[in-house]
Amino acid sequence: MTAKLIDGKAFAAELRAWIGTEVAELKAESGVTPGLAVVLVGEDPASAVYVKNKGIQTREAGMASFEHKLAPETSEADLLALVARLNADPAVHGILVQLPLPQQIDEQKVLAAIDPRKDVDGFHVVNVGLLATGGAGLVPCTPLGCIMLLKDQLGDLSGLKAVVVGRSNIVGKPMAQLLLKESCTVTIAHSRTRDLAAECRSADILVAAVGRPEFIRGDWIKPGATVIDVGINRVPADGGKTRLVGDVAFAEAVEVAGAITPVPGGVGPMTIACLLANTLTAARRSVG
Ligand SMILES: NC(=O)C1=CN([C@@H]2O[C@H](COP(=O)(O)OP(=O)(O)OC[C@H]3O[C@@H](n4cnc5c(N)ncnc54)[C@H](OP(=O)(O)O)[C@@H]3O)[C@@H](O)[C@H]2O)C=CC1
Ligand SMILES: Nc1nc(=O)c2c([nH]1)NC[C@@H]1CN(c3ccc(C(=O)N[C@@H](CCC(=O)O)C(=O)O)cc3)C=[N+]21
Repeated sequence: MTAKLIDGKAFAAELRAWIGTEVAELKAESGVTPGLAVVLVGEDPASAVYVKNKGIQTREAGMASFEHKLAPETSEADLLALVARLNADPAVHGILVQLPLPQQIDEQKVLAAIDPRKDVDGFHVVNVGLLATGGAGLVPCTPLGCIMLLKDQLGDLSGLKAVVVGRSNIVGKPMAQLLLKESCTVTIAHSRTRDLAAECRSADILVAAVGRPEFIRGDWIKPGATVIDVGINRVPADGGKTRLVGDVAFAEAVEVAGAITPVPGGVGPMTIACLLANTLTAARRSVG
């Protein structure tokens, strides 16, 4: 059997086009242009590419993009001062501080300083709490994009057995919350899980957010399962180049799964599209 490929790139392009029409409508009705501020501290080349892509797609959707690139040695106080200015700026509806931050800066302190109404990453404790208790906060972009792909693929998710490998605050935990909200039976696996392969084999929906290239093997996958590969890993390729691979051994998995997201072209583009969706939501709420 060969799995169906879940085309996140195409889905994300459609979603961005829809966001573009909604942005135009909001502008016409209220005169408000949604604005997204992205803050990058340091010079990680992968992050720089990601920030650049976000800027391009933000403008393509008709929104304003504000990019703040700070030196790697920026102090926590200076970053907090910038966040305070962005909180107070009425042209800014969404704020994203690219993670990870350099070690002199306390990540939790910075996330806590962002106005929860502008927290388009959904990482502020207020939004984490709203997600956990069923409120209408801002939902983390990567898990939100994964749920959209799953619902598009499977329709109603209720009663399905979902296994999330990874328990980070930015992917694994909010992913599990969203699957629970869809009435899946959810298991969160991590580095201390006993017999991870057996846990994975029980999953109708398998979400991999581990950060280890091709870690999840084909024979860990239940035949016909839907596999969502969140991993973005740069590995050496022929000719001294590099290439991106996911957390799932794709060539093996594609023979077993019912449907699977590729890397690149799967979850990654959905993350950016959902960031724009959250910025639109934040701008609409600011209008009332
Ligand atoms: N496509 C996208 O838009 C995005 C992609 N990513 C990618 O997703 C991946 C995960 O990111 P993130 O959640 O931030 O990563 P983290 O490093 O924060 O978390 C990784 C998780 O994987 C678990 N893990 C590590 N090794 C093992 C193992 N041997 N067996 C079982 N579990 C293990 C860890 O367990 P423990 O807690 O026990 O240590 C941890 O919970 C990365 O490749 C990242 O680049 C991230 C964000 C967005
Ligand atoms: N505050 C914060 N929020 C984040 O959402 C956040 C972050 N920090 N830090 C880093 C991770 C990583 N991440 C990605 C988003 C899109 C792609 C993406 O578009 N990937 C393309 C490929 C891009 C390429 O070719 O390099 C794809 O998978 O097709 C990848 C990775 C968001 N993150």
